[in-house]
Amino acid sequence: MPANGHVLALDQGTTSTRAILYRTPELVPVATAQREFAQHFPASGWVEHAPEDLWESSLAVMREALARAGLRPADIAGIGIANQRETALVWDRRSGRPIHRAIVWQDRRTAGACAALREAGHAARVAEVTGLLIDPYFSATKIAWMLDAVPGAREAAARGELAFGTVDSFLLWRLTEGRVHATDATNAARTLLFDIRQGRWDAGLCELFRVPISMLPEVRDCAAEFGTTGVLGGRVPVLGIAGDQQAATLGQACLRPGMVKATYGTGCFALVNTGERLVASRHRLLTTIAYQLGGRRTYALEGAIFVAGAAVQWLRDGLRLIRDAAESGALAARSDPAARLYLVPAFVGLGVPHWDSEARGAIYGLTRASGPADFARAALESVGYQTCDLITAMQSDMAGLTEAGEAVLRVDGGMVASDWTMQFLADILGAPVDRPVLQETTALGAAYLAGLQAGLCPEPEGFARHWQLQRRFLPAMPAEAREAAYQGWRRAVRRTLSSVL
Ligand SMILES: Nc1ncnc2c1ncn2[C@@H]1O[C@H](COP(=O)(O)OP(=O)(O)O)[C@@H](O)[C@H]1O
Ligand SMILES: O=P(O)(O)OC[C@H](O)CO
Repeated sequence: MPANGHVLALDQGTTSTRAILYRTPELVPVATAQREFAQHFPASGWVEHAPEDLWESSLAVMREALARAGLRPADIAGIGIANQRETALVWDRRSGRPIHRAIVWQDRRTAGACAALREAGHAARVAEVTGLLIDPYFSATKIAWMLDAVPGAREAAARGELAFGTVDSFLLWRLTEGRVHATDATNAARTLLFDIRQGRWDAGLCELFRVPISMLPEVRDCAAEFGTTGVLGGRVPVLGIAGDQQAATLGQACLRPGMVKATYGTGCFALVNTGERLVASRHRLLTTIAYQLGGRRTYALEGAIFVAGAAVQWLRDGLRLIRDAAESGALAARSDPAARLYLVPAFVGLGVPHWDSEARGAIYGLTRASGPADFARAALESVGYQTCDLITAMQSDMAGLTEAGEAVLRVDGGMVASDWTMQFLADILGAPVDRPVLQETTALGAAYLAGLQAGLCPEPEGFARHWQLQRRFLPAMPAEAREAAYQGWRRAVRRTLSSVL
């Protein structure tokens, strides 16, 4: 192994920052460090992060992972960054000081601005160029909000004094010698300002969203030279960047068209690789860039479920039925098989394919006999049913576009530790669910990008062969029972949609 045969992955997520050191070429994890940081909620629907928390937690975990492994910067061939996407930062190019706290992807403060743009008839062109919907989720209206809210910011931006970046870009700027202002194509694709066909910023959209194009970073491949950092006590290059869900798609080796991964954390994000083809969804899934390597873009369709592991948190913290998330499966297993309780966890509305932000949660089928085990089962099953809605929408959009073959779902994220949930997922999908050995797929994807650029990891086809199955869950529910259960869910959802109230 060469002296510098390790790569360092930095996974800057919504609630915590993680660093994992890997030994190449097989990408064996050798040390991990993690820090949580504060969430700020200054008003209803507003979510912010302190930029210094993002920066300091990143530095701390990288240094800690290095120390734990007993390695020196000279042992590290490169750093790969994966990050919470869409979250927007604006900073002063001279002082490096952010003009405002980071506005997080979950933040809804620009809902009114988005509605006005939709009503003015811009949705079709925006979807055509960016693959996205006009929604506060994405960066553009957050940037404009900061420029309008911070005194003097618009003028400073017009003078070229301010820079915008998603979290990757902000960290890169802070990390690198010479202050590199760059991002990768997957992060650029989440701003509402990027033309995903041409692979460049769109001047017309910058004008529409009132974001000066001079503020935007240079867009590079996911595996590229992003500059060199000295913050670890020796010079180490940054060689990879991708949005976290895209990094997980790489980490799951979903590299052929039709391959799907779903990451189950607080919510769930599913991406299906669509190859070089841009697929426009008929079910309001997003069209986005899965990765860009060697100047070639691979696309994906993406859908989100807002409440996945959060339903388990609700069992624990809201209902106090369990003390630990890990108890949920055993409790659900004690539910009476004949009971049919449905929880529609629309705690913050419903995502794909309903996009109903006004809907709120509901429980159906309560009887005098309903108890904690039935609630636990309904919460875990709701994750399976919602995935089924999402995958059904994806399959309909993809019909005829990929070779017919066995549909398999690759899963990762904290919630896939639940065997009970994974078995129900396979049952209700009527398809195998594959759980890999390495479940930190986001960090793995970032590490792979750095290893690829350093020439230490194989090309994608070779990397895909390293993917290792830990357990396959096979569907065991009879088709009739599955159909009856799923139809019950659909009825429950129909009754929950806000238009019914
Ligand atoms: N054994 C388990 N059974 C069910 N849910 C679990 C289990 N372990 C963790 N979870 C759920 O997974 C989520 C944590 O996953 P993680 O990937 O760390 O999420 P995030 O990155 O969104 O913080 C929590 O919502 C938790 O309730
Ligand atoms: O940080 P996570 O894992 O919650 O992921 C957030 C997504 O990137 C938001 O689009």
